[in-house]
Amino acid sequence: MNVLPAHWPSDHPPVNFGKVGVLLVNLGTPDGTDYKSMRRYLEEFLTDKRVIEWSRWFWYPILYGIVLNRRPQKVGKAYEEIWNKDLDESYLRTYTRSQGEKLAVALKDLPNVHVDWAMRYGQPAIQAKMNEMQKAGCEKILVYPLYPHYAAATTATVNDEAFKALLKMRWQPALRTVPQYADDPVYIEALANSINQHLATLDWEPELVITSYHGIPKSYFMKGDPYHCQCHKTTRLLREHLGWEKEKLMVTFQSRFGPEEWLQPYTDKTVEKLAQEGVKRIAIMNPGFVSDCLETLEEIAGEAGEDFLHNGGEKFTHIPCLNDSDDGMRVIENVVRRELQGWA
Ligand SMILES: C=CC1=C(C)c2cc3[nH]c(cc4nc(cc5[nH]c(cc1n2)c(C)c5CCC(=O)O)C(CCC(=O)O)=C4C)c(C)c3C=C
Ligand SMILES: [Fe+2]
Ligand SMILES: [Fe+2]
Repeated sequence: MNVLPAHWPSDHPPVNFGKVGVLLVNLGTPDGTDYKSMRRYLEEFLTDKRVIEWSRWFWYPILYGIVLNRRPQKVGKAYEEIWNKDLDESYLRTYTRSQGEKLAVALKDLPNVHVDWAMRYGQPAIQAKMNEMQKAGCEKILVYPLYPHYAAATTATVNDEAFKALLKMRWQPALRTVPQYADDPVYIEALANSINQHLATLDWEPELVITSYHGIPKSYFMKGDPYHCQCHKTTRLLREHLGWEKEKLMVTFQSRFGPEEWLQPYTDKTVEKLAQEGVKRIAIMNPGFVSDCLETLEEIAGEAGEDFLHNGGEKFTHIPCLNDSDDGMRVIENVVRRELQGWA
């Protein structure tokens, strides 16, 4: 809509209005696996104060002197192993785009709602998408950080970036952000379905299933981050939904970075210990990741699986993330419809 009231001067620029935007935002991913693309991505990621909270005086010499010289090659090789060769991009981007497209179709009954997607690091950038939405007439925007559990290093940095985009706008849209949904019954049911459906494809049964969440430094938790408790809540509700014993569904934390202590128990150490103690068959799922990505495909489906088998385990399987499956889309649509109440 861009019809101007009769009393406005004829040379007033046309202004669109009357729409509601929904912006799905995931973490981000490099544009390619080469050194330059990897370095650009890691630099943007690792200079974010919400991610690395150390003083800049201490961190920048390490980052620019060591990390950004070595890590791009090492991590670039890991990305190569899990790259979506058909589309020449990472699966995180493929699934996030598909989630945006499928959500737009699912919300067709709300004609004023405009759906798009962005990344916190890399492209498409949050600020560019927010500008586009505002120009297209979105007077209200719902920002959806694609994380079921709140962490300052993920949810808050997306929200910061979205609010920053308003700084230069004359007519700012109203902004809502999606809160954590660790205990959402639709989410818990989708996770339970994904376990049951995946296990039904196997000719063996795991002795236990590990729910492995991305870790955060323990110091962030001690400063008040609610992430750890929300992860435990998801697993507890999932266990209750499945009717399983406590020992059959474990919580672990993966993807440590740097020398600090992170949330425990660590996924890699747990997998090795279980195998050494005689456990022969396990499955791992990643309830905190809305889409499969480096951390699930390479670190868990690849490395953790190999570690388990090398230490005496016999059967290993990785349960895929909800991605853009029907159940995954039901979770996203349900969250969006709830958070749009009174707006659309
Ligand atoms: C101190 C560093 C990091 C914190 C804290 C952290 C928290 C955190 N991250 C995710 C989700 C993802 N992280 C991913 C990759 C990744 N994470 C870090 C560091 C921290 N993450 C790095 C340096 C990287 C890049 C890879 C590497 O160099 O090891 C990804 C995958 C992105 C992809 O393209 O596939 C996701 C997703 C969460 C949920 C979280 C805290 C709760
Ligand atoms: Fe991470
Ligand atoms: Fe990792």
